[in-house]
Amino acid sequence: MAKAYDHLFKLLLIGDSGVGKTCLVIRFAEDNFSSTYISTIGIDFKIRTVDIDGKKIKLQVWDTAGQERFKTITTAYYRGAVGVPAPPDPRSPQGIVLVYDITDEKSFENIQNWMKSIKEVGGEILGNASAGVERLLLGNKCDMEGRRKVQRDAAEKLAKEHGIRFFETSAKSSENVEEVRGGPGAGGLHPQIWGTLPPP
Ligand SMILES: Nc1nc2c(ncn2[C@@H]2O[C@H](COP(=O)(O)OP(=O)(O)OP(=O)(O)O)[C@@H](O)[C@H]2O)c(=O)[nH]1
Repeated sequence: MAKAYDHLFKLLLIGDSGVGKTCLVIRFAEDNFSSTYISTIGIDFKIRTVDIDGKKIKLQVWDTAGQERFKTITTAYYRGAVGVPAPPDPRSPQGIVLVYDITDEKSFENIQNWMKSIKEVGGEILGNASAGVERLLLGNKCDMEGRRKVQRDAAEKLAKEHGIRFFETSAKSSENVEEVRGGPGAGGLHPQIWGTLPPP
């Protein structure tokens, strides 16, 4: 039987409750948006297969609950998955996307805590924070410019300090969603997908 895909690429989205992680996952996977808010319970995932250079790349996007009461479940998930050295363990997310809401200062302050929790979990396993795991910082809901509380340069500074890339996105208007998914050179996720592909 023909293989359904050539490569599997896993992404894990973390961030406070309500910042738009589920909406981003739906936008990535189904190119759709809903304004109804149903809080994620525990963990959920969506799959999308993209075609890059004739290769089928299966993107498995894991959406975690931001609510504190689910923290044990979500942490337990990436405890078993973060920091597995290359070649990546099949359970390992190869990318962690940290999401905050540009209209919610607290969600931005908490990014530091989310970063810390990745480090703690990764550190326990490897002694090295996020080895083998690519991270990306997203400031979501950038369609709500009038209600902005988090300035772009503050987020750029934070991303620089942690050596990770940063985008402002909108799951609602799709702004920068393609850039995040982007092609080679776009600075988004695909370069890592490209990085996992064997040379032609
Ligand atoms: N204006 C605007 N609203 C958004 C955007 N993304 C999400 N929302 C809204 O924000 C609310 C929360 O979105 P979710 O995607 O469910 O948030 P979440 O981060 O998955 O929340 P938890 O599951 O509780 O962790 C919903 O009402 C969405 O419609 C966006 O880019 N722009």
